[in-house]
Amino acid sequence: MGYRFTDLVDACRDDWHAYIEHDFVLALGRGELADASFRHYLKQDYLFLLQFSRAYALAAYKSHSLDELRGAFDGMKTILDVELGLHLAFCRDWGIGEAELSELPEARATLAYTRYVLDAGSRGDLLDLHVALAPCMVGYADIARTLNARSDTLRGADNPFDTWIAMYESDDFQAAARQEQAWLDDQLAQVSGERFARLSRIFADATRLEIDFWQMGLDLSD
Ligand SMILES: Cc1ncc(CN)c(N)n1
Repeated sequence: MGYRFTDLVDACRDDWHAYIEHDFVLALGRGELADASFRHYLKQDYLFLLQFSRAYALAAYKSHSLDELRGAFDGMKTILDVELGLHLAFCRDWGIGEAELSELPEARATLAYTRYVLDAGSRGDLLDLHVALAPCMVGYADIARTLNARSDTLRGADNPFDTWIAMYESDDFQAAARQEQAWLDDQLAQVSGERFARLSRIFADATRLEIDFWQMGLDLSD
């Protein structure tokens, strides 16, 4: 039987929901998230994205075809050109420059998640790596759509986090997530039940680490 990306989600449905509809996300959608939580999250996310760029470089290294190389390049480009731009703009408004950001210590949640993904990718093949990366890219695209579908989400200038939602609902980000999901659908169609079970473990672990990342923002933990 051929598997699909949605089978990975179905295999850890409760954790996926806890990630997509985490209290941090819902409070951000209502515009009610504490400023300190958003700042802590965003600064750590800057450090997170630097490590995830390295993971896409690893994906390029593990590629076997021009298409796979382009996929890795596109993933890294989305991080460097789309996401990090917004993070730097927020930090600039708070009076925090790139030099200060690069000196920040990584919180334990940042270390755990990013190093887990790099390890899963180093140990395994390109599919293991992409499965570890999927909650990040596909998950945030899902979060933006979920927020927009909720009646308690506040959009526009009255929500201080509106530009954050706007970035993840943007055509560029949604297209990158669709491309990632389509690649995973193609690959998963060919794997055995045993391989799928191992991949499901990686996907569920990365999803749990996403939950911890939101919680780190809420708790201001380091
Ligand atoms: C922790 C985390 N996960 C996912 C994303 C979306 N690339 C992000 N910016 N940060």
